[in-house]
Amino acid sequence: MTALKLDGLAAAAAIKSELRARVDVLRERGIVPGLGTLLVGDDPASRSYVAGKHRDCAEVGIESIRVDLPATASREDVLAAVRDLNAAPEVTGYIVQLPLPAGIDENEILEAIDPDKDADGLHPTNLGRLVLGVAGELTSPLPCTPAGIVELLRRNDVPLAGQHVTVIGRGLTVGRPLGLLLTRKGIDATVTLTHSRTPDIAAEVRRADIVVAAVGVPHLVKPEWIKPGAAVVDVGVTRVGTTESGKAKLSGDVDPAVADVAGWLSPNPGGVGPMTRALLVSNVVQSAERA
Ligand SMILES: Nc1nc(=O)c2c([nH]1)NC[C@@H]1CN(c3ccc(C(=O)N[C@@H](CCC(=O)O)C(=O)O)cc3)C=[N+]21
Repeated sequence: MTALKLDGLAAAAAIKSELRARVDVLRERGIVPGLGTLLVGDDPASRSYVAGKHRDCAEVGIESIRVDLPATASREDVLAAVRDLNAAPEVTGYIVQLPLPAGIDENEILEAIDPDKDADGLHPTNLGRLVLGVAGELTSPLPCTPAGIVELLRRNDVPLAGQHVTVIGRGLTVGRPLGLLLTRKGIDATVTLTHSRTPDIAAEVRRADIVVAAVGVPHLVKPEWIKPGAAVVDVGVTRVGTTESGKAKLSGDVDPAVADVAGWLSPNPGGVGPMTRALLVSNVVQSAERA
């Protein structure tokens, strides 16, 4: 078998063109959405992700406002930048790029974000709304990577209701909120959330109709682990060296040989990354529509 490709670039392009039409409507009413990014330090991967987010904004016709602080910034400096973004009228939504430099408490910073401007859906109020909103329409922003994964599966007609999903990784940005999202009424998947202390991850993956790997362990997920025909979503990225031309060599969490067994597989890059960015823009447009 050769897995069908869960093409994140194509799905993200479709979402962005839908968003562009909604932004045009807002602009006619004099509303211009603006995405702010706060980046602390000069990690090259973080820089490149933030640059991608600003490109997406330009494509969709929304403004973007970039705030960069040096790696030496203190907790007070970061909190002051967050307060400025909360107050800036041209910033209708923003993100604080994670991870923050060692020694800065990420949870404290996330809590300082105005929940109405939280484009990542990671403020405790919005995570709490995700927990509370088991049924019915959610109007709060959803965490971008989990929402992007669900959208990628939906747009490729991968069934979710009644399906067994095994998620590898319990992190704040992917695994933990993804479990909450997939078990909501209307999506109706059954979720096994595994992590570094799970005794036999392979066994949990073997019974899954859908596997989501978000741990950052290169090629962790092996073809022998996969139920034939299952959908496999590769989220993690790890820098595994540099090419001769000095570019970063990246590896996903999924062994490429999984393509011989799986029914669907998301490429990495070109899978979840572009979807994360598209859903971020979607959160910004949605919050401008609400305001
Ligand atoms: N507050 C916060 N929100 C985030 O959403 C957030 C974060 N912090 N910290 C880091 C992770 C990682 N992340 C990625 C987004 C896009 C790509 C992406 O677009 N990747 C491209 C390739 C990379 C490129 O073109 O530079 C792809 O997969 O095809 C990757 C990773 C968002 N994150």
